[in-house]
Amino acid sequence: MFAAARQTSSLAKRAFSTSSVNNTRVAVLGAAGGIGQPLSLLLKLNPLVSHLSLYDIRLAAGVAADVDHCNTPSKCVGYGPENGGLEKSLEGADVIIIPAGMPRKPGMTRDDLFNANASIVRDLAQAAAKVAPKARIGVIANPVNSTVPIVAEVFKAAGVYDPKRLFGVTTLDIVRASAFLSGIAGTAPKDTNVPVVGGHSGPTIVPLLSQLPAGKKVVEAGGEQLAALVKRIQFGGDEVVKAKDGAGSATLSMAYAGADFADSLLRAMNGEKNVTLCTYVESPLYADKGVEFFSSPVTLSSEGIVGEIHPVGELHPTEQKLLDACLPDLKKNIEAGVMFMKA
Ligand SMILES: NC(=O)C1=CN([C@@H]2O[C@H](COP(=O)(O)OP(=O)(O)OC[C@H]3O[C@@H](n4cnc5c(N)ncnc54)[C@H](O)[C@@H]3O)[C@@H](O)[C@H]2O)C=CC1
Ligand SMILES: O=C([O-])CC(=O)C(=O)O
Repeated sequence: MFAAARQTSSLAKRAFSTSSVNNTRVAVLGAAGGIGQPLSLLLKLNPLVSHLSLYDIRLAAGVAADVDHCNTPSKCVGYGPENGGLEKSLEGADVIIIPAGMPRKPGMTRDDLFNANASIVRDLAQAAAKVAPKARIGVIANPVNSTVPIVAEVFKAAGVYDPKRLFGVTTLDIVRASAFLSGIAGTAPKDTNVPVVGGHSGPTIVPLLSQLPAGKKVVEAGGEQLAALVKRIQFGGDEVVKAKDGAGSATLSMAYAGADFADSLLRAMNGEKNVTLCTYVESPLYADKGVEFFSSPVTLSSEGIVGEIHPVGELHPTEQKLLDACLPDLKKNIEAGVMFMKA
């Protein structure tokens, strides 16, 4: 029904360009980290970016000096925390991407990152609300299910909240679902677009495999192959955490996914119509069940903000079960974020 993961292929399809550039400023907060560095590089290569501001509490100047030597038209500048660097990095920002925060170690859940990351995201959001209240914000920092509501509460407290401008970046789930299903089905990843709805942690990640022909076959066959595929999509993050063996979580695939997410916003801002992606936004879909934020296919408006939030569409009974299991967990995660700000 939806080309929900079309964004995962647009970046891959398009050769990086050294021409055409718009007047669009992007800020990356946490730019010197495992995600931040390759994400900044990919954004430097995006012809829809004209200025890239890299902020981190360490090493941002070096990363920016390095990235800025790529001979693409955009300018890249780094900022540290000294001399009001955070606020300077946000001046005039049209898009702010936030990968700042601790990654998991083996044995941890994303929720175990809450104590470390909630205050980091809150403080960055406070600066954004002050300096660039109209920017579109993409939150990568985990636990996304809770950090996005934290940003919303910060913006509400500052009196500048516009739910259409706040996004949780769940693109890696769509990227993984596409990679894993196409690996089984023998289809081209770029044509294997699996909508993934809900949130971004374990059981809150709900892949809707039945909504495309390759996935429908796997769903209808059922059995171990389906169970293993769903589990791999839901726990793909754990697979990387385990393989990295204490050295962090997904960074390179996340940078790819984050760059693709940003590209969707930038393409919509640049006039492309019907840019649709799965992303975690304030949503009416399950608000009656107390779930105020939910990822489903969202069509962006010409401003690159939330236009239309689409419902999840037709579900196979196995997917309905996954969705039923997702909602109570998601509600708790959202409440944790809101409570943190109220406390
Ligand atoms: N949404 C998603 O799908 C995914 C989210 N993540 C999350 O992204 C976050 C970052 O992961 P990595 O880049 O691997 O971690 P990392 O530790 O390599 O990098 C984090 C960066 O944030 C910086 N930082 C810390 N506090 C800061 C502050 N107050 N202001 C600015 N920068 C600050 C650090 O200096 C560091 O450079 C983690 O929370 C991780 O769980 C990771 C993968 C996928
Ligand atoms: O698993 C983690 O902690 C990082 C993450 O969110 C992912 O890879 O999906």
